[in-house]
Amino acid sequence: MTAILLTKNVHLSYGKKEALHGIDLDFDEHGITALIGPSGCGKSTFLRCLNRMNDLIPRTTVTGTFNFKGQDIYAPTTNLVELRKQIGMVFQQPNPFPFSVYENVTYGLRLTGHKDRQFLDEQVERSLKQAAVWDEVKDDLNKSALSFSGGQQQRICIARLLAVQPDIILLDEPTSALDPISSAQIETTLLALKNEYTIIIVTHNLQQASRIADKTAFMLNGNLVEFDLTSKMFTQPEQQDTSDYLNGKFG
Ligand SMILES: Nc1ncnc2c1ncn2[C@@H]1O[C@H](COP(=O)(O)OP(=O)(O)OP(=O)(O)O)[C@@H](O)[C@H]1O
Repeated sequence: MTAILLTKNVHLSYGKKEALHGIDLDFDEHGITALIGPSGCGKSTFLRCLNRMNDLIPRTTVTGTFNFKGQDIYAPTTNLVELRKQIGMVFQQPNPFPFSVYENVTYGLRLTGHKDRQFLDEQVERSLKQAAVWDEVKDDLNKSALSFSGGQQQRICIARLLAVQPDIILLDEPTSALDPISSAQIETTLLALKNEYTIIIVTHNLQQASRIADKTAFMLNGNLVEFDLTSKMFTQPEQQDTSDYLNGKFG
């Protein structure tokens, strides 16, 4: 497997408080990696480092190596709009724009100057199909994205990312606000996408990690404790802390 994203010795501080204490994690191209660990261990903080979303939080300092396809994510010359197209993010609460489904999915393409209606139509269909929500919205593309269910909105948000053909999709607890059926649909969608995209997901749901992730990283108190194939980690963890967490002794 080739790593598409390599991180080394990642430290992050919010003001004077260090939240990440030197994380090394490499992500294989394609496939799903889950980040797990108890509340406050730094999963979301680490995830946000990967497309520089923490830049938006004042007094945040990040150090370490972030190598994405040979490029330094934190180089002063990095174009953040371009970076976040290549490494897109899906949040806990579905956050479609208050526009139609069509306008949501074409947003990024129109921003980069695409106007050809046939091309946009094709991309809308491709993206919504890949996000497994096409059949549910195809007759209502001009309806507000906000008029759909939470699960459908989340898949529309995934389609909005897919329209600009990212390399990596970051997901921060994407199903925690959804009902079990919608969560299962998102999991199925992610499993279908993993052959084409590199997916990194923060989840509190250990069953979810075990169902969908090829690899899992277990974090604790701002440190990476263990990183391995999910099948190995969930059956034969190397570290006592991992075993205790997976067995519900804390969390
Ligand atoms: N914007 C912020 N300003 C200051 N401290 C923050 C900020 N965001 C997170 N923290 C702190 O950084 C640490 C890591 O938080 P983070 O949200 O990354 O953990 P997490 O593992 O994702 O938690 P959860 O599972 O509850 O979302 C925590 O101590 C948290 O209080």
